[in-house]
Amino acid sequence: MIGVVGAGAFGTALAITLAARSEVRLWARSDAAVARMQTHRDAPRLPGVTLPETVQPTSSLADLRGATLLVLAVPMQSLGALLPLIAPLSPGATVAACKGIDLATLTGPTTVIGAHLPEVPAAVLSGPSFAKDIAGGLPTALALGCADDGVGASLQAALSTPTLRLYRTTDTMGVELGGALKNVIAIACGAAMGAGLGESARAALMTRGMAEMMRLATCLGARAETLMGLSGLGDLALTCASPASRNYALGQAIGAGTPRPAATTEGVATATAALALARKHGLDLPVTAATVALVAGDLTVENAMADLLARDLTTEDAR
Ligand SMILES: NC(=O)C1=CN([C@@H]2O[C@H](COP(=O)(O)OP(=O)(O)OC[C@H]3O[C@@H](n4cnc5c(N)ncnc54)[C@H](O)[C@@H]3O)[C@@H](O)[C@H]2O)C=CC1
Ligand SMILES: O=C(CO)COP(=O)(O)O
Repeated sequence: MIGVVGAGAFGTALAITLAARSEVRLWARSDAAVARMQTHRDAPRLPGVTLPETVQPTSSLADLRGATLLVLAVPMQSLGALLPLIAPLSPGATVAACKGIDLATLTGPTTVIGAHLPEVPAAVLSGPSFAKDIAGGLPTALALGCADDGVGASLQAALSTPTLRLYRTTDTMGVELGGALKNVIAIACGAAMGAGLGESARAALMTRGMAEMMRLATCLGARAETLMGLSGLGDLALTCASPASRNYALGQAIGAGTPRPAATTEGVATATAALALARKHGLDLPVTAATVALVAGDLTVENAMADLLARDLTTEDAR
């Protein structure tokens, strides 16, 4: 049995695709949400989607005891508080499906998990995938990062479905940072588009944003190849170009001066965390710094772009 913790858009989508080949229990903290899912077989965050009978919604974490693996699909900043409740379940392994950097520790999900469940292997799943696409059975490819390649191979086999293809790596840091940092750049790209700065500006932000992702991630020990893969370039391509991305949509609203959407936007906390890490390591991340200022309302998009354009001229590979 696979347990999925968190019945938001992504947890539910993963539960649906995994149910094609495994028994899946899907935990939500709200009794009312679970009762609704049990009765109507629908998904509150995925309109129009039907839960297969092989997905069992539950609001009791005890129902996840004995799971061969637990997929953790809550927002990154909620993960640390959730783990003391997960630890007694003694899962065979955990797979983090959240994208972000924990503000309290400035670390990614597998490090946060390791602090609470030191004996349990922790992997991370990340890459270009809108929940609605996975739930709808559309073809999707993701990266699975696991420090132990043997465990990674068995998780890869357990989590691959006819429509979800996983590529594995031992570079957990690269997978985590690719998925986390692309959200920051997606906010910046959305802001540029919302303010009418044009598609060329967006392409410049994506590329220079990717340079920042590489700079920070490789400084922290990630491999450049991982960032050039699904969790990095792949997710950047998806999220920076689609209004279906909540991070992009937030940026778009900031750029257009319209009300900010209320949805989960991991890039906001991650931008602050990334900037703190950059300062700690003496790195320059101008797009990330501009994004923090934009979100805080300290800069307009036009002023942020003017500042970026006025920086000292430099070489393309400057670090
Ligand atoms: N929605 C998507 O297309 C994708 C999302 N992700 C990632 O998945 C993670 C979750 O995102 P979504 O499912 O989209 O968000 P969501 O906002 O749809 O759902 C989050 C769920 O977590 C629950 N939750 C929040 N704090 C909790 C806590 N302390 N304890 C228990 N449950 C808690 C909420 O009640 C909600 O059901 C994020 O890190 C996101 O970046 C990754 C790939 C795609
Ligand atoms: O991570 C995602 C797609 O890979 C989803 O992006 P948003 O969280 O911006 O909606």
